Amino acid sequence: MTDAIHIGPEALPALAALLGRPGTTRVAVLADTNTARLCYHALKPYLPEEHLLIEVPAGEEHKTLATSERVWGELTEHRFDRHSVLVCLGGGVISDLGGFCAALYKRGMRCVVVPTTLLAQVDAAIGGKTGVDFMGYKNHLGVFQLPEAVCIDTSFLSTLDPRELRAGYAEVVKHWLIADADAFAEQRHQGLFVEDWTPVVRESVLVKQRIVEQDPTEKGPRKLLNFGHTVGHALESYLLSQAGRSILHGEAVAAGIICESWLSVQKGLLTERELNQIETFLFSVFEKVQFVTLETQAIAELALQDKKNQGSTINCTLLEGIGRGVYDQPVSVTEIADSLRYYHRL
Ligand SMILES: NC(=O)c1ccc[n+]([C@@H]2O[C@H](COP(=O)([O-])OP(=O)(O)OC[C@H]3O[C@@H](n4cnc5c(N)ncnc54)[C@H](O)[C@@H]3O)[C@@H](O)[C@H]2O)c1
Ligand SMILES: O=C(O)C(=O)C[C@@H](O)[C@H](O)[C@H](O)COP(=O)(O)O
Ligand SMILES: [Zn+2]
Repeated sequence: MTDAIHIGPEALPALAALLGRPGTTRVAVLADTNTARLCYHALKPYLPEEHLLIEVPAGEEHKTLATSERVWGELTEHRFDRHSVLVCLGGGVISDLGGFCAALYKRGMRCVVVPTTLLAQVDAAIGGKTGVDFMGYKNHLGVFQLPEAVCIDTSFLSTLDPRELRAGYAEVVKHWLIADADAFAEQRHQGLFVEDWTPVVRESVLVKQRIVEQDPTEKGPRKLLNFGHTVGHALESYLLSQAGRSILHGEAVAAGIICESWLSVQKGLLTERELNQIETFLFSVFEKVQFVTLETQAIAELALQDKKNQGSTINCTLLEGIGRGVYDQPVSVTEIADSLRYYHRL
């Protein structure tokens, strides 16, 4: 299991203590161009004076094997050994990519995550799913490998673009919908007008941790955390493959949540009233993801590569009420396409 998840002002001092432990040979910081510019200076006082900064281009299109090779190349050239630590400073792209690189480098070097987006603080840094995109499919290559520690300081969020903050909020909402009906009822009204993100992050991390502890490698209940992603990943993969179209992971998940809530109603698991509540709330925060109905079949077919599938059965996570997710619910490509058509008409 993860050595520790530190949340709040004590998180970076905890990182310094970990890096200062005897036995640590060298330290590298993996950042993207934005976090190198905007976050690295706040991390520097907690790092040993001698460390290597590895900077990679920002964005989902760089969460690839090619970028991983660059990271492995730098570690190798600077003679990093297994006792050295890779500190991943960034959003989910950096924690996924960095965790993957650390897990494979010399069959495993040490890794610590310092997440700097809301999405990474509540979700991507937690639970040890690491990986890269491949042949247009999301996280197609990867390993489960928990980092040694996760150090979460919400003051990093002060420089985050509002669109990115909103995208991260989709995973917070996902946690409410699968496991915390009270939070959905009580907290959704404040939307993104949150003065202090620390308690929100703390609660969201707790939801994810409880599920991951039961099922670290997604044989069963961890599939709950994939709610919104069967359709969400298909939409994200499709739009990322189209020149000039842009979508963030969280935006795709928000759309996926609506589609999969609609599927839950079709299967008799969720009421129309609950679907309405979810939709009204999500559209008060997120803009509609744009695609044309002619594209629905091609998008839906991408779900045939979803990692929860068994053979040709697409296993979706649905809701059997707000706050109660249910996994391994078979859905067809046609049903997914219908859910996208429903979303498109809204
Ligand atoms: N492993 C998991 O469990 C898990 C969970 C959810 C999402 N993910 C993955 O996470 C990725 C999305 O993560 P994300 O939304 O954090 O995207 P991201 O890592 O691309 O970060 C979003 C943008 O914000 C910039 N940025 C990061 N921190 C900043 C800061 N403090 N100030 C200013 N700019 C900053 C980044 O450079 C980037 O341009 C996707 O690849 C998704 O598949 C993984
Ligand atoms: O941690 C999990 O488990 C999740 O499913 C969290 C998701 O929010 C995240 O996007 C994850 O990377 C999706 O994994 P995948 O197995 O569908 O690629
Ligand atoms: Zn996600």
